[in-house]
Amino acid sequence: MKKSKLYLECYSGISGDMTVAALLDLGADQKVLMDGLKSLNVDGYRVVISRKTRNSIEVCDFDVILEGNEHSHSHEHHLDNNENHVNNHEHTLSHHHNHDHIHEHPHDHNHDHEYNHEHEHDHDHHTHDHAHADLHVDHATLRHNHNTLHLGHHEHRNLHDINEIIEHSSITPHAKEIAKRIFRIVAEAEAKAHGKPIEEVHFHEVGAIDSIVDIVATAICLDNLNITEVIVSELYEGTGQIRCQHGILPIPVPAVVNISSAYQLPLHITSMKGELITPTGAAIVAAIRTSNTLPQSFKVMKIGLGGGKREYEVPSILRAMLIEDTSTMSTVPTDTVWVLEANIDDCSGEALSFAMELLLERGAKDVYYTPIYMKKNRPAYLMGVLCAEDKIAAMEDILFTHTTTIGIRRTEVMRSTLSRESHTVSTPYGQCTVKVCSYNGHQYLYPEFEDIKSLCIASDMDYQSMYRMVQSYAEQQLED
Ligand SMILES: O=C([S-])c1cc(C(=O)S)c[n+]([C@@H]2O[C@H](COP(=O)(O)O)[C@@H](O)[C@H]2O)c1
Ligand code: NI
Repeated sequence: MKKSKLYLECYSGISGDMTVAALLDLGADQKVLMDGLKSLNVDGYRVVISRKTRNSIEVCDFDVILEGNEHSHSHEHHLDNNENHVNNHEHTLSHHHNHDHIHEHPHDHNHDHEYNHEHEHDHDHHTHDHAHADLHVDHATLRHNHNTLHLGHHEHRNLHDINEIIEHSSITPHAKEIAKRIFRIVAEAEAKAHGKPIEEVHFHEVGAIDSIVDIVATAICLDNLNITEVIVSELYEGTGQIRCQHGILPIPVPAVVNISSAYQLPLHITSMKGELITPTGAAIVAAIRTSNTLPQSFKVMKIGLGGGKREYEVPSILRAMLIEDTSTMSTVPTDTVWVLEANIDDCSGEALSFAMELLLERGAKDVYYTPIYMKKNRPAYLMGVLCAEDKIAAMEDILFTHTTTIGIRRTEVMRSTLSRESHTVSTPYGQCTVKVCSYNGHQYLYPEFEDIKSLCIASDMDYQSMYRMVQSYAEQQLED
């Protein structure tokens, strides 16, 4: 199956259900999804996939409806009067859909809907608990908050239990791996927020069902669409506060900030009041993102729109696109690499040389010094380090520890790389490693400097002659 490149445009934030809906809209197989979810052997819920509108735009909607609670998890986001009002509109719209959950709703379908619900709970809607991935902190509060669920018991699942559920399902190994990665990221963020070891993060019954379904469904759909690269835009977030399990939390909520910090997700805070990024949404991005940067030009092959449950001034839509890179360099494979730079005017050549050695030893792709002329007429060096994203922290540690720099610029840049292979070529003077690169059907042969140097020393031949001689042996021996 063809590999797909996904672009997630998070200008209305991101949540678990928005992601699943967008991926379904892109064409993920609903039967594969439903069979996969069934194989988890988790009951107490049902899933409704429907078409809805957000600001008159038609979107796919993915709803997890908990048994005994014909409210979908959309209700779990109604945290202030504005949102209640807007979401009642959603109910009105949903009357158009026979299969929509609302038809099975036990309450009246009027604008007091939320309030009926609250009366049953016997507490003010502002104190209604809406957290999904609930860390079980206060049992009494939880029982009170979830007493409409009629689940009869309060099971608490930690990360290990959830991994077991995922492991014993029939979803593909790749989908299992994605789902477990997402769950781990949520659990780590919650553990950090609450100052607990990760094993002590308990997902409450309700939270576990919702989170398991959203997270596993995301993993199944990504795997089903054979998505191998994921580009994610900046994550737009609102401002203000939100009430959940823990009481009132600032937006972005602590779990989202923890994930953004641990995975360096680019946040863009807007003046919109409300929560646009949920911890599950942030964890999905952290787990699957392979780049922040779109190709210079691309074709949009397919579009998927996933609707969120909240409605603000901006439509709550996650737009997903399957794209094909059409940049001029697109015949050559591209990837991204990070450039770390510092202008240094007060460090000895010895220290700079030592830093370069350490950087290369610990994984820099390249290190270079460029003579520059800085402010106050100071001759100095621009120090540049090329490295992969996962090496940034180690590289910066060396720069701060072993040079005098007090600031490092970092940029992610695109790179075109020719395919390359190393071969050993035999010559009358000994063996030599030759790098073979291909471009546009031509092969280019580059003997390795260190080998040429050793052969020159051993044979007393000059460098240029030895280089050309090895190239000519390589041409004969490596003809394809
Ligand atoms: O239940 C817990 S522990 C919880 C923690 C946090 C923290 O940031 S800590 C936030 N929330 C809120 O719960 C809902 C649901 O999020 P999902 O990712 O499960 O969809 C959301 O509003 C969070 O801000 C809950
Ligand atoms: Ni929490």
